[in-house]
Amino acid sequence: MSDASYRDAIFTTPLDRVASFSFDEQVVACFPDMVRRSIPGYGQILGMLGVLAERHLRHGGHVYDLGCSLGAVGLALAARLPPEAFTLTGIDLSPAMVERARATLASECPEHRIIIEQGDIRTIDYRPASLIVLNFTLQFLDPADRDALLGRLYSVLEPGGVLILSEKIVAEDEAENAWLVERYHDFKRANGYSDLEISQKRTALENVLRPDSLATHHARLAGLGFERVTTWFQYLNFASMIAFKARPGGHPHDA
Ligand SMILES: Nc1ncnc2c1ncn2[C@@H]1O[C@H](C[S@+](CC[C@H]([NH3+])C(=O)[O-])CC(=O)[O-])[C@@H](O)[C@H]1O
Ligand SMILES: O=C(O)C(=O)Cc1ccccc1
Repeated sequence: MSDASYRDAIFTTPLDRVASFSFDEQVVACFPDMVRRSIPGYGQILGMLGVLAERHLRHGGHVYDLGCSLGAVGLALAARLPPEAFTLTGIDLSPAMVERARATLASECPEHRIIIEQGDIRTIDYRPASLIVLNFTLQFLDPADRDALLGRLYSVLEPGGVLILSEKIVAEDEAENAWLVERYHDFKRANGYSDLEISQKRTALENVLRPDSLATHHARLAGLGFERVTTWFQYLNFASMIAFKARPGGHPHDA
């Protein structure tokens, strides 16, 4: 298998019919370039995940990376934390992603205890975890499945554990949302995507990537029992939140 990553050219030519976006071989082959040019703050969020884990992950604790794609979250944690600091399970539905993630992690951080499994994060069995990361994954689930999944994740988090949720978001005010979407398209244009690529990708993501508002995310997480929810990052219509599960009787949120 090749480690090469290609430039994202999936939507460069006009298509008679734009098929729904899926995480297939074609997307896997250009995924690092696609996320870097399409997700504002992607690299900054990954860099900060290591810092947040240093602060909030219990030493030796277990981490889930749900919708791990090519394993970028595991790589980011391994870059800051030694092998004894954590074990990590990455889960992804796409066999092509899983195959490539395994190869990358085996060559980049062989000492770290990271395993990648193919599966559906809505139905797998979970074990207790100290840190759970959903880095731009919840947005791809049927909205009707989101509460149940996050409820299960809350129940498997240890007291004092944290959930980090990064998402594309929609602003509740229509004019604000329109401005954010336009500037997001400017961001993509500045990163080399053409108007045709932007509009065909938008069509491909309809009914596939369904963003919630920050208010919906906060209300959902608070309603499930998280003690505190903070939006620690926002760049245009992309944001990352951290949610804390209380430590009964203890001082909350200590490392
Ligand atoms: N039900 C599901 N179960 C498991 N995986 C799923 C499911 N639905 C979608 N996926 C997977 O979720 C991932 C979303 S990408 C995450 C980026 C990564 N976190 C990163 O930090 O680079 C985000 C993006 O491409 O915008 C894909 O690999 C899907 O196969
Ligand atoms: O929301 C978009 O328009 C994107 O392009 C984000 C994105 C990035 C990578 C895969 C799918 C969606």
